[in-house]
Amino acid sequence: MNPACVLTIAGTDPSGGAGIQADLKTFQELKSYGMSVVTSVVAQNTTGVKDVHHLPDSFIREQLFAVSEDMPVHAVKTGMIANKEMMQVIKDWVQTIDAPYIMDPVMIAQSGDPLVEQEEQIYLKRHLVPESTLVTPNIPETETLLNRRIDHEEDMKEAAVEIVEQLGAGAALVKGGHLKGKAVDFLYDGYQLHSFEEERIDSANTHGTGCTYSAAIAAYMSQGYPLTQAVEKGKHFVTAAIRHSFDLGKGDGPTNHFALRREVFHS
Ligand SMILES: Nc1ncnc2c1ncn2[C@@H]1O[C@H](COP(=O)(O)OP(=O)(O)OP(=O)(O)O)[C@@H](O)[C@H]1O
Ligand SMILES: Cc1ncc(CO)c(N)n1
Repeated sequence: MNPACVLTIAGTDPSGGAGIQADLKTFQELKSYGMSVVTSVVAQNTTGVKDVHHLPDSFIREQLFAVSEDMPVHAVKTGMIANKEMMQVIKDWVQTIDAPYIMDPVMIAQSGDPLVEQEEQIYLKRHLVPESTLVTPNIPETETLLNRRIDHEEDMKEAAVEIVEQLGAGAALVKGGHLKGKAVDFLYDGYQLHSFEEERIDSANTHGTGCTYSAAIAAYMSQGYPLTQAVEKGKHFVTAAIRHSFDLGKGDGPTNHFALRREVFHS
């Protein structure tokens, strides 16, 4: 039997913890067939972003059609999309695809370095958010999308509803990784609010958590899980990946994509 097929459209992380690399590891671990279209090649590691090369938007279009003219796409996720031209190409292509679209509105790397400029973020909000089945902003991304501060859980809940009702997303998952206390995320699916809560793990190794989470949701949706269940299972996966994260690199280390396997690894 053929596997479910899931595509990531994102930037790279040669150190393997975030971006396309995190997405593909997640897809593989969750047993979906992973495919990838590169938007930008990023020289980065756990300590920060050193340099970036953006691919021409015409070449992103070529990659997208190379995938979709040949392969099934059962779910798609986007991560770093650095400029308007790329956003337009991706928007046009997404409209040709009949599959859930999970948009991680990546703006700043975990290290604090910007990956997408302010002006482009406005374009993302106007043009890509309305195409999404689900958008997955963290707190700073939510603040940028809605142009106001998010300080506590009530703000997160209101924001999730507004992202759907005012910005036109299919659903919104506002992630509380940047707040204090429990690690709580709120999902508004257009009908009701759901909360997903886990203990906060005392770890600085959170490089790529957002990528891993949205990739897990996309993988589960490619397999036909309904949205709420895909988020619940994705949250379980990312929490395990943080709990068993690796102390690799000189900055915030990467999460552990093997975490659900309960195996011992040798170095
Ligand atoms: N220390 C932690 N302990 C437990 N869960 C956490 C912790 N930090 C983040 N999370 C959870 O991890 C998921 C990713 O959330 P977060 O807000 O960190 O995403 P992000 O900022 O987009 O990630 P990235 O670092 O890739 O930019 C959410 O479910 C969040 O609640
Ligand atoms: C390419 C890329 N996408 C997303 C993130 C956010 O973690 C990152 N650091 N790099």
